[in-house]
Amino acid sequence: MMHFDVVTLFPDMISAAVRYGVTGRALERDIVSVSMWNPRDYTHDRHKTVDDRPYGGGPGMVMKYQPLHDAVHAAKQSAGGSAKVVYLSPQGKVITQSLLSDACQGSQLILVAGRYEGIDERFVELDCDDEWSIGDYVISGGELAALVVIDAITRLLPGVLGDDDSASQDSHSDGLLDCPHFTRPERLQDYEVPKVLLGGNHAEIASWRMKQALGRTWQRRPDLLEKKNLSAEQERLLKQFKVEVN
Ligand SMILES: NC(=O)c1ccc(N[C@@H]2CC[C@@H](O)C2)nc1
Repeated sequence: MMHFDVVTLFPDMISAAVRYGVTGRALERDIVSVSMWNPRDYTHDRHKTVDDRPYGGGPGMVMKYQPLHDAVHAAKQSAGGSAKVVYLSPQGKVITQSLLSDACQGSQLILVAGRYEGIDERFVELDCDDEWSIGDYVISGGELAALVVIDAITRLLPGVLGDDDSASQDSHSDGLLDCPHFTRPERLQDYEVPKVLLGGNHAEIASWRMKQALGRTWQRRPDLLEKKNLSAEQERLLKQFKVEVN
């Protein structure tokens, strides 16, 4: 069982989003659990203050250390697991499929979603084990980033995806982009389903799919291809793809 704890000012945002699809089923089957911890519940002043003005001036507010620290402490107490605390921000390490599949090994992940201009740096330094980013762009809160992490990790856990849509054939799972997918009808306007997919030759279909994955990766994300050591067969297929497109 993988346990996700999300420290967030908007707990309903998290619970509402994880109820659907793959994550919803994983929750129902107790393969994962998700708990939310609201820093506002760990304030002690009348106004339940979670933010304050930044030292040095400038626009916006900064989230205070103490409510965040106490919320994380409560989350750690709850599951008693060896929790890893991750702060979601554009300053973090950009997540990849391999980083996420490594994260599956743990049993408890505490994801900290900030709001406003950010959080007191001392919380990042003192209380967080890691800082992750879902990409080089800014969003108004860490919640959507936390949801991306929860979804991407959950679907990698054993038993979550049925065999028919196993994660292993995914984009990025073998460092390549996905092949194209088709379903009925066979013909849409002048665009027909590739003939090879209509036959039943599974070896030929697998080969075609690998060729497409290699070709699309070469065309769209050559940087990913740089990192891959291709097998002789993959090299042959990519060469064939390049000939066919020229
Ligand atoms: N790219 C990302 O993963 C990302 C994460 C969080 C974020 N915004 C929050 C709001 C305030 C601060 O906590 C950070 N933006 C982008």
